[in-house]
Amino acid sequence: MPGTFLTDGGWRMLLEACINHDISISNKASWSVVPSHMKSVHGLCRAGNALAGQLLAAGGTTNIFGLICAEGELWKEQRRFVHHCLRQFGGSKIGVQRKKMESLIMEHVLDFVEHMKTLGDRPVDPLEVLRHNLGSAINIIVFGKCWSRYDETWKWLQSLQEEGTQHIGVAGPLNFLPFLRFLPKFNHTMNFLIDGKRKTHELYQKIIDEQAEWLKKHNPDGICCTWQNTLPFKKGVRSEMQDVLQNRPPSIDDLPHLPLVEASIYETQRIRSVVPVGIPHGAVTDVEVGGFHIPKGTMLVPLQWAIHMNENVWVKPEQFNPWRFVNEEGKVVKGEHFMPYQIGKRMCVGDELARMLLFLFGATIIQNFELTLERYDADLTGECGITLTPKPHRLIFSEIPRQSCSTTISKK
Ligand code: HEM
Repeated sequence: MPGTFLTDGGWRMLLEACINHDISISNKASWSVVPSHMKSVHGLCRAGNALAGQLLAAGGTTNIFGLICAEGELWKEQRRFVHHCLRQFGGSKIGVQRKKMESLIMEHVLDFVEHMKTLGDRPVDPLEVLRHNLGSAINIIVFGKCWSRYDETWKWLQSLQEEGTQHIGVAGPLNFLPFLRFLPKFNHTMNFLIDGKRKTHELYQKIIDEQAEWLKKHNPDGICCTWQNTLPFKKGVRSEMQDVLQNRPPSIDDLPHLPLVEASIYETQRIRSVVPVGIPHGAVTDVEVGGFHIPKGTMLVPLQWAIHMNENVWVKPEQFNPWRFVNEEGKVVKGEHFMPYQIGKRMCVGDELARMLLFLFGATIIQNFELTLERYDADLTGECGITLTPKPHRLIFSEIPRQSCSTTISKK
């Protein structure tokens, strides 16, 4: 039911903005904050909109729109709009709505925990379940509704996201070698992306229409919430949580008191960058960087993986070691070489929301479950598309009795 989660005016504002300011799903920022299942479209058109151009050339109908793809005034306007919406929803560092965002996220965290408990010690691929719960949180922010985990439409959106992020990786070379689009492999990819965009946009338009209709009837107050697969795993995290939380669920206000939890999240984001090749940028003027001349119009690919795994910066970068983010006084220090959300004025606008999600999902899972890899030789390298996705693997989520505080991840 569309209005169930509308509690603070935020969602209504977003929808009204879409309706009143001619912001359609195909061309505006509100829809590019979304979700993973749309990133397939967004990531595509950045960096001088090169690939968008390819898509058009290939007969696609993509617009150079969407916050992540926009440039100049269009980008400024969209960024302001999205920033404002996220603040309204509580996805910012400060503000009274932050608590509302927290409760909304916790609703999905607890649903995840309950679901996992029903599975007992059966090994499961956590991504499948997480995708539902994290995605639902985002869907509520963006659509004002979410689907049941068994809903066919939702399953379809998730599969598009999964395949789409892989395809974007495949489509990468098209940015540099446009003629590749004539090869069957790339042609198939392009068709998949263009078709996926068309179908999802039809669905989004239907949702907008439904919500607009619902709003007209009920005139309610608005909502909010997001995702990813990054979770902290390390001995000691649970004991820290036990000391601070004493078995109550975590709240975002606890984060400053849980340095090892925070450091574990950072370390997870470092060792497996969610966006390993970064989101491309383009030089708007001629520029010198590190002695290199970069002509105007050059596409710049900020290789996050290289930055986060640089041996000159990180001691034994292949080793998972959250302590590298904790200084001698026990305080968390990020340092300038850690940039999961990139930096500068185009840095991720959802960074704060992402932090809340990572902490609330991660901490609650670690607090409730002992995680065991089904196979000790599971491949943890990940699958690289526009984002890095874990390869299929299964974990056993064993419920831990309260009061207990043993180690977290172990190998059979
Ligand atoms: C762990 C989770 C996330 C990671 C690692 C991440 C990472 C990134 C990165 C690396 C960029 C590119 C920045 C640049 O081009 O310099 C980006 C942009 C963006 N992200 Fe995220 N993101 C995450 C979650 C989110 C969430 C939850 C939202 C939605 C609220 C979001 C919305 C956006 C948008 C709209 C942009 C484009 C900003 C612009 O071009 O002005 N991201 N993100």
